[in-house]
Amino acid sequence: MTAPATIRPRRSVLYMPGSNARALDKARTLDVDALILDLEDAVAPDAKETGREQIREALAQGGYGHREVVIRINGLSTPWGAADLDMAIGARPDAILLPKVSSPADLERVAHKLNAARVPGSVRLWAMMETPLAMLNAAAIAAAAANPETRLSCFVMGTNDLAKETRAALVPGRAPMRPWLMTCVAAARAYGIDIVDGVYNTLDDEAGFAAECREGAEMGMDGKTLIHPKQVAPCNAAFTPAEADIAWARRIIAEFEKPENGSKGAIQVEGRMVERLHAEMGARLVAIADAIASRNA
Ligand SMILES: CC(C)(COP(=O)(O)OP(=O)(O)OC[C@H]1O[C@@H](n2cnc3c(N)ncnc32)[C@H](O)[C@@H]1OP(=O)(O)O)[C@@H](O)C(=O)NCCC(=O)NCCSC(=O)C[C@H](O)C(=O)O
Ligand SMILES: [Mg+2]
Repeated sequence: MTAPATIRPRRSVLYMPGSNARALDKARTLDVDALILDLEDAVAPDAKETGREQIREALAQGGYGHREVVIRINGLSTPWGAADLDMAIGARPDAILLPKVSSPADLERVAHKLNAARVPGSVRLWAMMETPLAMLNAAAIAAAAANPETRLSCFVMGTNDLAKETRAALVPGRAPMRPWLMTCVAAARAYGIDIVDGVYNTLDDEAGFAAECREGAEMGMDGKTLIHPKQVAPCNAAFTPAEADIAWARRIIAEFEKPENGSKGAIQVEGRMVERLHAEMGARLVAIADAIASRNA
């Protein structure tokens, strides 16, 4: 059973304000899969320039190792967006995260600038999904990934802005938001991009945070965005495949590789019906587990 070509774990994706030099430094030691160095909502207007310079310096200095480094710029219609994008183009992060994307055109504008500046294709675009229009246009936005020129590789749910703009409540279980969350998961999967869940604001509610991590994993999210180092370990745990699931996946794959099952579409394993689609799901799970293990080695 062939595993998907490239898999990058994106279980834990930690935001930090670009204006917080201590956090930018501390990030080099944290067990996260990705970092979002923020210039948007976490940075006050009079700190935008400092934040931009600190992020530029942090990337020049490097030291982030296996961690994927993403810069969240301000929208291009704001007074800071153009300078943020210029800095990000020079800094060459792994990805640039565009806030408040509402249509494919928002992404295309940024992609056009990256392409005109001959930024290597390895610098990807991520899209914040956090406006009412983004929810209505989720499929069209994800479809931008079908054109490699747009570089789109990940959706990031912005549940705080979504709550503000729609007036839907952010409540335990997120019933009001589930249709949008699942619409975005479906859109992301339809066009082969990743998707990470929104943040959990209550820092001292460990049980609530763990429940929301589980919820995101069950919804099919690849990971969750975080706001504090103490959220990293429980988040990694929730999005790391369980040993029993890995063993079961390997078992199914091995059964279908047996010559006697070569022409079968469905077989029985330990009293359960399994089809080749389960072996394909298993191959992805094993690939993710292997990618995490090799990251930790
Ligand atoms: C929420 C915070 C402001 C709390 O900060 P603080 O009071 O300093 O926390 P602690 O004293 O507990 O910090 C302990 C140490 O950890 C470091 N730290 C804290 N937060 C981070 C972080 N995010 N990344 C890296 N390091 C961090 C502190 O520097 C301390 O270090 P040390 O000195 O060694 O002890 C703060 O956590 C924070 O600013 N969090 C991020 C906020 C943020 O980025 N918000 C924007 C994203 S949320 C959003 O907008 C999503 C979306 O757009 C939407 O609409 O939903
Ligand atoms: Mg937001």
